[in-house]
Amino acid sequence: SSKYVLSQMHPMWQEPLAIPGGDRQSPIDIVVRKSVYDSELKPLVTDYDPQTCQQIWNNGYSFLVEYDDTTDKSTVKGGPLQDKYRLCQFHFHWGESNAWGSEHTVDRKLFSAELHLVHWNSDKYSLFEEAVMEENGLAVIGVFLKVGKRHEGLQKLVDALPAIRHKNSVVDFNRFDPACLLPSNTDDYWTYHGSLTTPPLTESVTWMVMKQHIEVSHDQLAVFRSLLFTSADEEVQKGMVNNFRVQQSPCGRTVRSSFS
Ligand SMILES: NS(=O)(=O)c1ccc(NC(=O)NCCCCO)cc1
Ligand SMILES: [Zn+2]
Repeated sequence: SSKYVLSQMHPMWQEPLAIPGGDRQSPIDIVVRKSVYDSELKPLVTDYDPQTCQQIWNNGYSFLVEYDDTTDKSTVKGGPLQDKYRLCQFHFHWGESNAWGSEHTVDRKLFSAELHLVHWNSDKYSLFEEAVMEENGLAVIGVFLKVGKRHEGLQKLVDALPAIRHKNSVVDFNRFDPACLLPSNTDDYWTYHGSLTTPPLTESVTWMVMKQHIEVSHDQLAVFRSLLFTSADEEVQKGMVNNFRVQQSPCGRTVRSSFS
């Protein structure tokens, strides 16, 4: 693979010098006064079945909660989307301190962490692997996390993390309703066309970043930081922190808002 250079803000992985034709990369800073209100944008419609929750695992970048995406049981539609998209996983990005950790920013404001709910277009494709290569293949809901009061719904997930401290560890994880992680208001969001923020960085994502953040406690976020990037057999263990990508150029893209 091409030589990578270590990027600033010491996130854990190295950035490729350039993605061939990469003019819609993520994450970006959302400049509120440059966003354009679009009255055609509908409310997001999520319909998640907690029974489709299968496992939680440490993939060496983040921890993923994976859902059975062989049927349309957990989906998102509406918003900027023309089709129905199936939930396949959700994960987070966070910092080593509460002062930073999110991938997107709002007028340069950093949040302590960011939740990504990853969906693929099941009206047009039959597998994630197919959809990930297509312009309208993926839809990711981004939710900012702020340190404050304890998030009751998150605790079940936090309690499972010690069992997946190392890279490639996985445990069963059932009946988790990802809707509990959404803010009360999902009608207000920003949307733009971007990419995955980790390799393969493919430009197939319709991003929907929620305006309203959720709150988690300092102690809950501290458990995220107890995870490791490294597998059990590696002699040097590295704490899983700063697993966010540096911000990318907007390249003239317009961010639309669903609210005025
Ligand atoms: N951070 S992000 O942009 O939301 C993101 C989402 C998915 C992925 N890749 C992914 O889910 N690959 C796993 C494919 C397994 C299909 O079941 C990478 C980055
Ligand atoms: Zn992500």
